[in-house]
Amino acid sequence: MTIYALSSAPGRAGIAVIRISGRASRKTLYALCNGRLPAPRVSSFRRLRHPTSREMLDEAMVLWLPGPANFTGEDMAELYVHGGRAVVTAVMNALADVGLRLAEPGEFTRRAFGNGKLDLTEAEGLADLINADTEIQRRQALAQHSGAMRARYEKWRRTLLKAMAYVEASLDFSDEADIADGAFKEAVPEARLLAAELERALADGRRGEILREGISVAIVGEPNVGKSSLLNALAGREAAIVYDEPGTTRDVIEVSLDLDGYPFVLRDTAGIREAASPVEQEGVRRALAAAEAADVVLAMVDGSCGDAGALPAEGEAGGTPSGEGIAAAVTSSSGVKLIVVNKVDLAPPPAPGSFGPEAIYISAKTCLGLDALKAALVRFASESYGSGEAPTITRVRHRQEIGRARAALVAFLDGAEAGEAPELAAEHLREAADALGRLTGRLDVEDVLGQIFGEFCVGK
Ligand SMILES: Nc1nc2c(c(=O)[nH]1)N(C=O)[C@@H](CNc1ccc(C(=O)N[C@@H](CCC(=O)O)C(=O)O)cc1)CN2
Ligand SMILES: Nc1nc2c(ncn2[C@@H]2O[C@H](COP(=O)(O)OP(=O)(O)OP(=O)(O)O)[C@@H](O)[C@H]2O)c(=O)[nH]1
Ligand SMILES: [Mg+2]
Repeated sequence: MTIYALSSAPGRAGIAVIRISGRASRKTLYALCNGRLPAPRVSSFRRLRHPTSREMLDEAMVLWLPGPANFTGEDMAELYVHGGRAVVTAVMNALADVGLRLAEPGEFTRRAFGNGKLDLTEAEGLADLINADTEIQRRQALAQHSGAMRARYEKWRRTLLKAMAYVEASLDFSDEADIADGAFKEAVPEARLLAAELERALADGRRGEILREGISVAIVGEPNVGKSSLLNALAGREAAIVYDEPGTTRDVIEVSLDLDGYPFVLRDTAGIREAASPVEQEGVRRALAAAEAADVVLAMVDGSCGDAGALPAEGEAGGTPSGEGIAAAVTSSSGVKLIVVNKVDLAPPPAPGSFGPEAIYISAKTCLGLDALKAALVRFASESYGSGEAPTITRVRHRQEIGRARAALVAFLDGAEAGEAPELAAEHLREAADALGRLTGRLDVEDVLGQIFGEFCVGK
């Protein structure tokens, strides 16, 4: 069935792009253009008319993109119309009137996948490209969309197929023990190398997934130290309520930040203390959970009261109940910890080093030291997560399949050591190859398709 959709963002715009894909594209465009089908792949000006009522719909630029050398591989057309809501509605209604169907989310890309234009990792890269908010996310998504992972996973799969061929050969020559043994032995080092490579790929510190989702930064500390003020200063807007009374923030407040192309999700949290009210207690619970899940914990202290006791040194018992709470929040997180000393605009300035050598001194009020804090976050991001260009695992789905492939390889290697029958050995290798096949979509993956393509917006 021929489908259509608004491929540009919904709402009023200068120009809107309506895309058509399927067998009826040619006939539909021909009718809309009053019998003047444009030359292939050349942008042309046309008056669009309703195919049956002949009413004029708009003046437009149109593209005729015959398959298979286009995005979906089917015949396609694109209409660049004036981006008014009524214009878009009128043109889309005309398409429905001649029997075309509105596309489902991701349906164009799904058809492209079905026609072998891209594999699943490239389709996922395309979804990520559309969702990329920062430069690093763009680079990572584009690398994946351009086949960086496909190449890596297909190389692994070819290695596996080679190992499988050796095992098959040993089965074929089972009545000639020497040949059978020799062939089987060839498969073992291949499998061992590949297992090590998968292991390395899995031990990536989740950098691809973290860059895709945004680096999670939690601001924690005692009440009133200036956590919400810092969030607002970094966000450049009054996202959180700031008030000179401890216990102001209760909910976790999230702000997305782009620092030098790195995506951060900053979370302001309730001040940690033995809260009296149940609402504040829940806030403290959420603060602790945010800290635990964070990649970076900014442990904030008030530098103006000359009291470092709120952040007891590691291993040392906290001086106050809230100090213990903060120590627990900081140590429960597997993320990196940075001590942020706030309110340095208030006299007297703390003695240098009194909060540890790594502490960052800021004033959320005057913005003093914020550049140093941002620089520290960016340095941490680039050292820990790279620049998004090396092929990495970007989704749990990939991690699961690579994990399955590795487990099957380990089972093969263990079996080989224990003298397992070659028939069983072949089965382990097949399992590993199947996992990699699901990764790229070579294999029956009907169940994952809906999930992957459903993530897209309509029109993609
Ligand atoms: N107007 C417009 N802009 C667009 C797209 C589109 O569909 N329409 N894209 C879509 O999302 C992206 C570009 N992606 C494209 C991918 C493949 C082909 C294509 O024609 N492929 C052919 C020939 C390739 C070649 O010449 O090397 C092929 O695969 O056979 C075109 C666009 C971004 N910009
Ligand atoms: N002088 C000065 N005052 C600050 C600074 N940062 C925050 N404040 C003030 O400290 C008070 C508390 O600030 P908040 O940002 O609400 O503190 P918080 O840590 O979010 O407090 P809770 O939400 O209660 O945990 C407000 O009156 C702020 O104006 C600073 O750098 N210098
Ligand atoms: Mg607050």
